[in-house]
Amino acid sequence: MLLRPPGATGGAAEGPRCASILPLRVAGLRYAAGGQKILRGVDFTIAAGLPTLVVGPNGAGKSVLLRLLHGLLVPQAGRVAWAAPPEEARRRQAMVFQRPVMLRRSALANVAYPLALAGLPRTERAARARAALARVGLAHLAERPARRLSGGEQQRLALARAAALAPEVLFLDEPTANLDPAATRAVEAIVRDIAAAGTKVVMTSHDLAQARRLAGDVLFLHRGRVVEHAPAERFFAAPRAPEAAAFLRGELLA
Ligand SMILES: Nc1ncnc2c1ncn2[C@@H]1O[C@H](COP(=O)(O)OP(=O)(O)OP(=O)(O)O)[C@@H](O)[C@H]1O
Repeated sequence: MLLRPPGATGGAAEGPRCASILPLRVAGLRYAAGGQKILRGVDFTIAAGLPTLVVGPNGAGKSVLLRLLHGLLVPQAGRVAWAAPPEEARRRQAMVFQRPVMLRRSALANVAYPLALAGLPRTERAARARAALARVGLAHLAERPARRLSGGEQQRLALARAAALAPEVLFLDEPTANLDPAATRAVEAIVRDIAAAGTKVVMTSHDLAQARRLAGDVLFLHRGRVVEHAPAERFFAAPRAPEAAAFLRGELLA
């Protein structure tokens, strides 16, 4: 069963439930497509805590990495190992894309639909969906067709839809890539709120200022390899990899 706060344990009727699906251990991950080696042997561990920001130049492999972690792509080699059985890990994670796809329904229905799929009783769905909309500042637009919302509003709606499921891990792929500064700030505030409520956020960004604002740790990706994985403060103050230092100076573009 879904929809418990992260870290809560399962009831007797549901059988044993792992306390956490984290840490996530990634080892020897390789992925190629279209004749191109996109990830070339990636190893790291992601633990619970503040957001992990996956940063790196365009084409480094950030989006592909997130899709592999979430199970949307299958690697040619290597492992994505959760601290829970795969099916349980899958149910306790969610992902929001750069351009979220909205159902041709109201904002409220878009949030309620996955709650129905997750088995939440009908009586609880609307209340939970409304609470999720309120949390992202969209309560007043609950009845508006989702596809008529602005880009920033749709991104907030996508975050509400994911957060309503109370995932233990939330993958966000460049959630502010198409947004103006005000909408970006609003999304960042929501990401902070989601993280503060106990969800582990793993997010790609090419915006270093944003990474500084949000990250607990940074995974720096370059040409399909994790060149550096470090606590954010240390990464930004004194990057160890020459490629990371060049990227922070604005010199490394691909
Ligand atoms: N299905 C695919 N077939 C062929 N090449 C692909 C495929 N998916 C991704 N790539 C290539 O893999 C590389 C990494 O793509 P990815 O989208 O992960 O980069 P990124 O780091 O997220 O970049 P950006 O910051 O520009 O979004 C790019 O060169 C991209 O063109």
